[in-house]
This record gives sequence, C-alpha cells and structure tokens, in this order.
Amino acid sequence: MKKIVVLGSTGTIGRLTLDIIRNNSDKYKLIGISCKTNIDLLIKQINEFNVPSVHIYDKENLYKLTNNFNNLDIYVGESDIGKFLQQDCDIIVNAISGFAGLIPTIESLKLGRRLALANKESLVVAGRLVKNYEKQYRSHIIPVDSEHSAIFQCINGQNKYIKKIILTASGGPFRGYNKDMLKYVTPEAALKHPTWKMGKRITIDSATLVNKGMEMIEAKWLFGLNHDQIQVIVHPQSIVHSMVQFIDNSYTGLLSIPDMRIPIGYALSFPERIENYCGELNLFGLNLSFEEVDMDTFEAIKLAYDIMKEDGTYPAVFNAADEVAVDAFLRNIIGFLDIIDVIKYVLDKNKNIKNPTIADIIEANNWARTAAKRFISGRTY
Ligand SMILES: NC(=O)C1=CN([C@@H]2O[C@H](COP(=O)(O)OP(=O)(O)OC[C@H]3O[C@@H](n4cnc5c(N)ncnc54)[C@H](OP(=O)(O)O)[C@@H]3O)[C@@H](O)[C@H]2O)C=CC1
Ligand SMILES: CC(=O)[C@@H](O)[C@H](O)COP(=O)(O)O
Ligand SMILES: [Mn+2]
Repeated sequence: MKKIVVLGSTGTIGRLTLDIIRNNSDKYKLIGISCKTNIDLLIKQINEFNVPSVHIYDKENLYKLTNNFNNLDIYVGESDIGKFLQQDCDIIVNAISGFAGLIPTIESLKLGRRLALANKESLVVAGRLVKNYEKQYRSHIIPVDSEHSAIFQCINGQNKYIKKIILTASGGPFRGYNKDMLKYVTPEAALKHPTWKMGKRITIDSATLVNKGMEMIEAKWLFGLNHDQIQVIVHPQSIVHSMVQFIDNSYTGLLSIPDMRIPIGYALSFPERIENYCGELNLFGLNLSFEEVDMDTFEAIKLAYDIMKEDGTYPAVFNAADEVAVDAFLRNIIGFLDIIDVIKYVLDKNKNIKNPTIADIIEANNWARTAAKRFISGRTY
C-alpha cells in the first residue's frame, strides 16, 4: 500500500488523482491533501478518503476545518508546507498551479520522496536548482505533464541516443488564426480548449502557446537537452502525446486518448502499470495530422527558445509576467494579444541574473509581477 500526499487536491489534476486513488484503494492510501481556498471541496475529500492531515494556503476559512474536525492535523500557510510534508509517505503529487508550487517541490525533494510533478512552473522557473535537489537528496521526479510523461516513457533508458524530442501541441482553440483574428478573441472563446479539460491559467496558456513554451523549458531540464534538440509541432488531435527521435532516425511515440488520468496513473505506478478505466483508442477511427507551428503569430515559441538560451532569471520573469497577464485577460482588462506584449515588455526590462539562487528567483518573480501590473495599468516601469 503506497501512501500518497496530493498538493492542490481541489484542482483539475488533484481531483483526477483522487479519482485514481478511489479506483485503486487496494494500492494507494491518501494521507494528506491541500488547497488554497476551496475548503468546502477539501472537507468533502477529507470525509470521503478519511484523510488525517491537510494543508491550506489561505487561513481565511480555517474555522470551517476547526469547526468540523477534532482529530485532523491542520497546517496553514507557506511556512507550514515543510512540516506538513514531513509525514511518512511514499509519493507526493504536486498539482498546485503557478509559481506557488516551487517551494512545495523543493521541500518534497529535500525529503527524498518520489515527486509526481504536474506543477511545470517549478521546472520552468528553477529547473537547474530543482534537478540539483533531486540528485542531492536522491529523490525522483516523475513527470505528470502529458507530453513529458510520454517522452519519459519513450526514452526508455536510452537518453544517450536521443537526437531530439518532438513536443506535440494541440494548437489550442485559435489554431490557424492570424494576428488580426486574434485581436478581439474573448476569454470565453480562449477557455474552450479543443481536446483537454484543464484549469483556467493553463487553458489560456494553451491558446497563446505559452504553455508549449513552458513545456519546452520543462523538457530541457527534465531530460537534459539543448534548445536545438527540442522541436514543437502542432498535432490537433492530442493523440500522439510527444515523440523521441533517436540518432538512428527511429522514432518512439506514445498514443492514448487525451485523458490526464493515464499519465497521473503512470506517475503513481511507475515502474509498474495499473489498469485504467479510461477509454481505449479506436485505431480504425484515427485521423492523425501534424503541422508546422506558426511562430510569427504565436510568438511564445520563439520567446521560449530565446529564454532557454539566456536562462538565469529569464524563465521566472516569463512565467510571472504571464501569470499576471493571463489574470488580467480573464478579467477583461487586456486583450488576448496583450498577453504576449506584457511578457515581452517585462522580459525586456529585466536585468538577467545568471545561475540564480532560490532567493534571486523569488525576487525576480516578485519584481516581474509588479512590472507587469504597472505596465497593464498604463504606467511604465
Ligand atoms: N489540468 C491539466 O490537465 C494539466 C495541468 N498541468 C499543470 O498542473 C498544475 C495544476 O493545474 P490544474 O489542475 O489545471 O489547475 P487548477 O487551477 O485546476 O488547480 C490548482 C490547484 O492548486 C491550488 N492552488 C492554487 N494556488 C495555490 C497556492 N498559492 N498555494 C497552494 N495551493 C494553490 C488550488 O486550490 P484552490 O482550489 O483552493 O484554489 C487547486 O487545488 C499546473 O501547474 C498546470 O500547469 C500539467 C498538465 C496538464
Ligand atoms: C494535458 C496537458 O498536458 C496540457 O499541458 C496540454 O498539453 C495542453 O494542450 P496544448 O497542447 O494545447 O498546450
Ligand atoms: Mn502538457
């Protein structure tokens, strides 16, 4: 019986992880969960899984927990995350969204645990440090992101023979649009992802292709690649979750229906596999297509190549500016194309720090948020 902690259990990935645990109660026991504000759902999860300990980021609704439970271990705020994770467990799933996932990633790695990592931001903003912690504390990151789970499985121990990886992108809801068409698209339209059901921020990031830019950086660190070993192609059906091309020009790819329970299940069961109740592929009904990515319209891919080459605090600034810009777009304060303009402006103003410490990265994140907010509110920095 493996003991599991799920960080961000109230989110899309968190809820799907609980679904796998629910269906494999002979293999997995949920011993800790966390959320930011959604205490009502957290309470339902505590009751269903009889969870003994929880972490909440915001203390605002703490009273709801203390009123309902006598024997629950409750941890509150960022300063408590290390203590919360110290309990005896086998796998920590980090399904927190955004920069907030970084410290929980580091605390998990310091404990030498298996980390099933959905929070791609941790690797984007601090990839080198995160990989160093993994090595130093003999912990093990298993990717949850569908493309990276696919690549992890496709490499199959043959890292030294990789020529390049081919990261597939659905192209999002605006595939084929030009900049004129993108000018007036609404948050409602951008939230209609063609193949996946996800949280709001990542769904908007898929529409701008910032998500794919982040995934390029994530892949660089996870698999130790150079920027020129990473190719992005558009594959609208989201059936081939990515491919690896080896030096002999053979390719391996991983196919399944687009259902995150498959890569989450693999991150829990690795190196074994568990049966899954997700749908099978109808091979005879498949119509797979691949297209070049339009980098002039979707500039995030070009930016990601530049950021990978520059490294330092640039990736943290890229992520922070995007988090602020996406939030402003969702609140109808800026337009769709402004998202990338905000990111470019903030990157341009940033003084890059090479080989940053965690403190440098946190500072760059805070600086970039302020710069992005000022730019959005019409002031320049
Ligand atoms: N959804 C998907 O299919 C995929 C997601 N990912 C990655 O997984 C991560 C989660 O995505 P997704 O599930 O879609 O996101 P959601 O927005 O659906 O869920 C986010 C979760 O994180 C919690 N959370 C948010 N902010 C904080 C914070 N400051 N401190 C602690 N907890 C916090 C939320 O709590 P509350 O509910 O209380 O707000 C919620 O449980 C992201 O990094 C995303 O890029 C990767 C691949 C696919
Ligand atoms: C499910 C998953 O892994 C997402 O990150 C997905 O990749 C988003 O789709 P896009 O390919 O449109 O970015
Ligand atoms: Mn992905």
